[in-house]
Amino acid sequence: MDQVDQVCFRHSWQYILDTSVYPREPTPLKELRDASASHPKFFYATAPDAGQLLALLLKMANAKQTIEIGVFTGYSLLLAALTIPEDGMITAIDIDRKAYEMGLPIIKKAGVEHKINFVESPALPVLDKLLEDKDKEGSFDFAFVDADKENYHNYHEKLMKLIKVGGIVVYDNTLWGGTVALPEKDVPEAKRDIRKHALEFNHKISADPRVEICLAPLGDGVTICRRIC
Ligand SMILES: C[S@@+](CC[C@H](N)C(=O)[O-])C[C@H]1O[C@@H](n2cnc3c(N)ncnc32)[C@H](O)[C@@H]1O
Ligand SMILES: O=c1cc(-c2ccc(O)cc2)oc2c(O)c(O)ccc12
Repeated sequence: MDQVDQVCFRHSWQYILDTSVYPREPTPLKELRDASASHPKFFYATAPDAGQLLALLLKMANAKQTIEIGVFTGYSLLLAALTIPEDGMITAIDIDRKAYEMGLPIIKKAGVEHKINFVESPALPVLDKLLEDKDKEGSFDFAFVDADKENYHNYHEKLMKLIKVGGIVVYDNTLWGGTVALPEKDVPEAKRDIRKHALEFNHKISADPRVEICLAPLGDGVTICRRIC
């Protein structure tokens, strides 16, 4: 991309935020975004444009039973809780309860805490536990994965059993800052390891006949999968 392309890209992204995303962002989500800005890892929060897509997908899928892997302070969790119906439930998994508790007062104020089952744990054993219950197989409508990138392929295998046929799984950060499209030599050392995992995951998902996919260039790259068999 030359400099003119880069400027156009940045302006287009700002245009999308200013015209389509921020004016429609629910007040509690804006509050949560502002409250998370003081966290040392504030950059973990799901990008608001990617969040808007998530909300649309949740609505289009009529999602009621959902899974969230990687909660942090709860931006994507709160948006899911605001979007699903009153009798919906989100199984939300994270190893970091402290970050979740930072956003919890805003989740409570928004009146949606009753739709959240927060589980403080690494995600894989929680998914394995869910799979021990045969009734849970194919019982979830939607999942959002935004945690340890090294395990996306493992999450995918479990989620292919937990999500119903026709259900949606969304993976965040599949462009990993655009580094997946660069030769390794041009990627900063600190980004190379996760880039390798992202490349392997993207390759695997692209060849997976169980899903229809779309890698949307929103936020840090969002891969949408629809389970078809
Ligand atoms: C990028 S943040 C999630 C951002 C969140 N979706 C949001 O909108 O703010 C990634 C989260 O994954 C969590 N995490 C990392 N490894 C994990 C694991 N093995 N199991 C569950 N959560 C994990 C981290 O504690 C962190 O809160
Ligand atoms: O900077 C990050 C780092 C992560 C990350 C990497 C590896 C792990 O085992 C867990 C988390 O995730 C991020 C992320 O999801 C994001 O949206 C922005 C930045 C980072």
